[in-house]
Amino acid sequence: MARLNQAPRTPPSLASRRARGKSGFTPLQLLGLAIFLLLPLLPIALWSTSSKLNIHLKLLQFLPSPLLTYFSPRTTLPPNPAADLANVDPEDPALLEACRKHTSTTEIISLDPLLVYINNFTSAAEAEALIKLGYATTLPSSHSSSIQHPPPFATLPPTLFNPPPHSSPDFAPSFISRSHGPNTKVTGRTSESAPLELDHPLVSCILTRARRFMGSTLLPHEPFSIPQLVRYHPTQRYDLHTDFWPTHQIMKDGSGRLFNRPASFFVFLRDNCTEGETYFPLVDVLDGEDGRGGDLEGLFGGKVLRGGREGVQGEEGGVKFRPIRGNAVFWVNIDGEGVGDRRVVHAGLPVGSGEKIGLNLWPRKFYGWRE
Ligand SMILES: O=C(O)CCC(=O)C(=O)O
Ligand SMILES: [Fe+2]
Repeated sequence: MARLNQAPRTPPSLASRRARGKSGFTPLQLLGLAIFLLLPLLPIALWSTSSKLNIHLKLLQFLPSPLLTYFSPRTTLPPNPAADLANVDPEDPALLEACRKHTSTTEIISLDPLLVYINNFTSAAEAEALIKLGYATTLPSSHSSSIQHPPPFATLPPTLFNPPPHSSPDFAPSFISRSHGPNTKVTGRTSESAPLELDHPLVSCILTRARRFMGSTLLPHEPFSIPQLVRYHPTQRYDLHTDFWPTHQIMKDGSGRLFNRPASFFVFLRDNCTEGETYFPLVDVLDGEDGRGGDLEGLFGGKVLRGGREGVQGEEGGVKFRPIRGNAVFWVNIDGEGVGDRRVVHAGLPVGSGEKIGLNLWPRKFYGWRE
């Protein structure tokens, strides 16, 4: 009887044996196995897609900090950003109109010394338009005697990405302005620079933006010096320096007035590079009593990193800022007594691959007259 109640054992049909094939798995089982094996690769695939869209910056803040190390930002080159904005025209009235209405947001990095991160200081279109101006501008002769900037002349070295077709070779090896004597080319600065015309409507719109940011700390009669584009190719860098002079400079107009750079804006205009961060070794953020416990990268969405790269000599502590197009770092160089703050010493770290282009905006303040 018991036997009668048991389901009869039927041999697997020919069809099901065929479906299992030689491996003994059905196609559905094989598919499941493949998904199971490929599952660990999914986050990587998602990550690389999101990094192209910069979504990962937003996602970063939700990651626990131990995981952040596995998602070190920007290890591969994004596509050449000039390509999508190749036709941007610095003279376009619509660009200038948008420039006047532009808004940015800010995040304080450090109160003392004051360092502020500015998101979207320029739009992507403005960034590319300013670069175009750097390639195309020839300094008016009245500016060429300025001690801050050499006149544009050098021939462009071979680049990874071709400059815009209409460009002229206006990037010259970067110089360092000295308190006394002529500008000098030094080995610690291997980037190339190009001045921008102060009177160009786009440049003047960007300077108005910077002036508004400075509010009451820059008086209406205190000007900006000639904005300076700075371009880096692989290995190029700018070693530790301050942007202010240790002694105030004498105006060349015969007035005997003294001036210096009370603050700096460094704006990232092109970011298709690896490394090349702007590094402040003496600015420690979230580094209180209990050591370096704060989740800096998470807090700033991967835009601000801790200094210190394994195996890189001379890079310990502090903060560094990843090149991100349109974003800027603002800091105060000189206190209310006219004394320079050595804590804002900084460097443009060597670019790994690709191209980084930044913009220096330096307000100029007057500090009395020569004795
Ligand atoms: O390239 C950078 O990140 C910083 C450049 C800089 O500090 C400068 O040009 O004075
Ligand atoms: Fe600097």
